[in-house]
Amino acid sequence: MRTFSFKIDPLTGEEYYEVYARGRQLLNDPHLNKASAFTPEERATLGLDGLLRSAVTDLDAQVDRAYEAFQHKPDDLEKYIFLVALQDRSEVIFYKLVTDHLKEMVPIVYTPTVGTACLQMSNIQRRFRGIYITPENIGHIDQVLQNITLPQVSLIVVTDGERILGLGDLGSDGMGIPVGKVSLYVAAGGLHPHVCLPVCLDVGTNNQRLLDDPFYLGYRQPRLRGEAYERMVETFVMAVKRHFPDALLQWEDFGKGTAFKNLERYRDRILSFNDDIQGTGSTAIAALMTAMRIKQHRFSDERYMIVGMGQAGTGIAMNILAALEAEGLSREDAASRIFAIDMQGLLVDDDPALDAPQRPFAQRRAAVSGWTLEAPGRIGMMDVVRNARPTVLVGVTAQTGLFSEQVLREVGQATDRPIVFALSNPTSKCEATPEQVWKATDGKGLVATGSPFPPMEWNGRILRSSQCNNMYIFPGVGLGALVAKASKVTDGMLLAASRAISGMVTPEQEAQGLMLPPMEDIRRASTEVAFAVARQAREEGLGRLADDAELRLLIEKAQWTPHFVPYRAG
Ligand SMILES: NC(=O)C1=CN([C@@H]2O[C@H](COP(=O)(O)OP(=O)(O)OC[C@H]3O[C@@H](n4cnc5c(N)ncnc54)[C@H](OP(=O)(O)O)[C@@H]3O)[C@@H](O)[C@H]2O)C=CC1
Ligand SMILES: CC(=O)C(=O)O
Ligand SMILES: [Mg+2]
Repeated sequence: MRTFSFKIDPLTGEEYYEVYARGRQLLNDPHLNKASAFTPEERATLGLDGLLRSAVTDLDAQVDRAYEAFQHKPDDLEKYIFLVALQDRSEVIFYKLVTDHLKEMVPIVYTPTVGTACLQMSNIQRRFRGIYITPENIGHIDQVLQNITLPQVSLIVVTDGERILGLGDLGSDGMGIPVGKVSLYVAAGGLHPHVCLPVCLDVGTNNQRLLDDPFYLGYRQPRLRGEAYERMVETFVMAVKRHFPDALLQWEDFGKGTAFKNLERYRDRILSFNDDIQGTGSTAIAALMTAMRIKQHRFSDERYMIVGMGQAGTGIAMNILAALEAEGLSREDAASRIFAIDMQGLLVDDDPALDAPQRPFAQRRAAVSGWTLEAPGRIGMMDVVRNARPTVLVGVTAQTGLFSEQVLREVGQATDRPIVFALSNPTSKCEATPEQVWKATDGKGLVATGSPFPPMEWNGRILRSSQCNNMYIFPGVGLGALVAKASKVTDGMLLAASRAISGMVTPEQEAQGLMLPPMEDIRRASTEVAFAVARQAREEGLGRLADDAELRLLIEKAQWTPHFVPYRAG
């Protein structure tokens, strides 16, 4: 049953909610609860008399009080628990607090702290957000979707929990990730919290720790696989299409075995994209575009080593390949400059174990057969570094400290400004810290990491790294695609997003070695991405035919800033 409707007073033009809930029901609903900010009139008409303490405060005072309490929490996990509890009490206060203190709050509601939280979700969770779909309730998916209390669903972030950050299979404890991504859709992208839905496809887990944990709250079975899994995903996607035909679906933190298949199967059937493949690829190429400006190089002046050819690695490799081709290189010539390494070592074209998405990035055997190797057989990182002399090093393996000092030093000797992206999350999984890169490269490295790191002093200079995280792309892509009423998310739209992000980096920031806008600008960055995406959708004939000024206006109107709307009893 609807608890409120959005209205506009025909006489004054004032926006208000006509509220049907009363008393405790109102206070228990995070979409509606204003807590001490309920006005005396609202208290009298909405059955709140006596249920609140006497003082009437405004939103700013509530945020100040919440911030004070936040600062007193002893560690980041306690801060996370505090923020989630606040979100469960009042979304407006939560989002105002997060947007007022973005730089401080994002590392708590998102990586790295959300990773710590997901590792213990069944122990720390007090209330549940979004929906959980299991093999047991997928049979009545229509009923499940009808249980959603949001007034409208426009944006869905879905995971099956198989690859949560670099922490592996966390089953439905991984729901912290869609919840965190939704928080960024609202705080950075400006979507209204009433239209964003986190979803967990809880198909079980192969994580024995969770299966053995008496407190684990998920579906306690080994992961559904094969046809049964695919049928469940198909049923879910078709139900989304029936219930929310205009919504955008973001695939998040699936395992690589299912992520590529789901993306290919559904990218033309439903408005959707995969954040780990496409969002990460777009963010990394944006950072590389800036790096090329800093170095005054073309993409074809560099040689690339990508370690970890799963979702993120393949997404990044695809975009580097496209950038090289755009400079006029043939596909073969472009691919020969990318040295892609996975568990088996350098990908080489005669390897029968290559996955289909990895195949375009395999080196020709003839091209590497003359190399001097440390040991015969597997061609490892050090072999590639010594023989191919890469100038750009990308890590997306979730292997802590994988980039040894020796590897970093050799890459540092191959070029004036080595580019090192250690993108694995959370912080504990990073392939190399900025400090390690700078120490090994005599402070020359242009460095990006997946989770944030502080600056460092080096020979009297302050060195800064960029946080290269798909959070720079996905909120704006979602907003832009929705505002444009796009029918799909294309590579062209993602490239437009990358150009917009890179274009925001100022010459002063470039001089400091920064390749992406600072976190404080993420709201503006998301707006620019949304505009670029909507415009590109129009150019490709997939979105609404509005001119640039209209698109800007539509995006501005779609962006919500946290505030309380007056309530009238309905
Ligand atoms: N900064 C950002 O915006 C993003 C960061 N990431 C991070 O990147 C990491 C990987 O994510 P994702 O690509 O989606 O995961 P995937 O599981 O899809 O891919 C990881 C790949 O790395 C391989 N790998 C593991 N260890 C090694 C090693 N020692 N040498 C070479 N290859 C290795 C894995 O092989 P195998 O499967 O055989 O183990 C796998 O193919 C995670 O930590 C994730 O948090 C992901 C998306 C966005
Ligand atoms: C950032 C992100 O999407 C990941 O690490 O999976
Ligand atoms: Mg992810």
